[in-house]
Amino acid sequence: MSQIQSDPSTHNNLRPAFMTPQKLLPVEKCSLGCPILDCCMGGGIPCNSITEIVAESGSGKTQLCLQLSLRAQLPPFLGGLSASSLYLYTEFPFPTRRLHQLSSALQCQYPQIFVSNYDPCDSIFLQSVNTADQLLDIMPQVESFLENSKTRLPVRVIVIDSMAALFRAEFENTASDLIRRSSLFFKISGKLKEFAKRFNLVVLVTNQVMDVVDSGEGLNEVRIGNLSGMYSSGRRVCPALGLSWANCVNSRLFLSKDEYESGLVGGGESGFLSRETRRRLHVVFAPHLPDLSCEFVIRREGVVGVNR
Ligand SMILES: Nc1ncnc2c1ncn2[C@@H]1O[C@H](COP(=O)(O)OP(=O)(O)OP(=O)(O)O)[C@@H](O)[C@H]1O
Repeated sequence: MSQIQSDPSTHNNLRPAFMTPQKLLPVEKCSLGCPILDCCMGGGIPCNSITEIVAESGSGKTQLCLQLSLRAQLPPFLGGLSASSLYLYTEFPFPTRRLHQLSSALQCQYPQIFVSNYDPCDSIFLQSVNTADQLLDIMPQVESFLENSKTRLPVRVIVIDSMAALFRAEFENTASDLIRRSSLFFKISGKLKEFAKRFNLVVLVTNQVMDVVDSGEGLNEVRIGNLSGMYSSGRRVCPALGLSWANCVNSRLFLSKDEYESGLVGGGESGFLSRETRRRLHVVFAPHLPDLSCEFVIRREGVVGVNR
């Protein structure tokens, strides 16, 4: 058992005796390439833990995952990890065209890094996954890939897009299925955490949302994190993978989107209202982050934060 040495005059003496200076080193982070987004996330997506992006469909989860996988290849002085990525996708087809668009934009931004015959897409290793059991079954392969792969850059990013899709159809709402589901959550996240720690990886997973239905007795669901409620497209939502899964991730980010009437296009009686989508990234919980949020837009070149 660890002992707390209590000397009220110094905070350093309040740490457990087993803690070594190495454990206090700052956690490496992978930048998303935008100062506003990075600032909201304390410098980027952290290594050595599992980060989850939760949002409804069309919010930008996949776009952020692709962006991170590409930018991880940049050297640390440009915010990357000099690393390649393993991208496990569960929704089909894989968005190849969008990956190429983002890759071209990155090559244009850093021609000195991506010299003419080098395609950043070659450092993203794709694997399709159809079921949660299959995801667990391929963990030994993933481990040996992390250990032994002769890739140009070491693999230091694992993306699972989307974790929720693996659990959507296969499980009923029965007690036995709920137990099997939770057991898979803990086995999968246990392996991912082990890899994240051993290989100092960024692990990024996506989760969907579902609508919160008010039973008429008020909304008394368990509240996780620092959001009093999650709203997207004017609806109250909650993460599709429930409380057991929430305990499996270290950090949770929520992307919301809402449509606004942004003005009248045309004029007079023939004018019509134009609509604009406003998107926000919120930190729901993270051991290293305060309650922050920022607005963002999705462009051909990627996701970027905006100050309004
Ligand atoms: N090249 C682009 N330029 C502008 N916007 C884009 C571009 N590519 C995608 N988008 C926007 O991103 C949204 C889709 O984002 P994305 O697929 O990342 O969302 P998602 O949250 O992963 O959705 P799903 O859960 O359905 O996979 C689209 O609705 C579109 O508005």
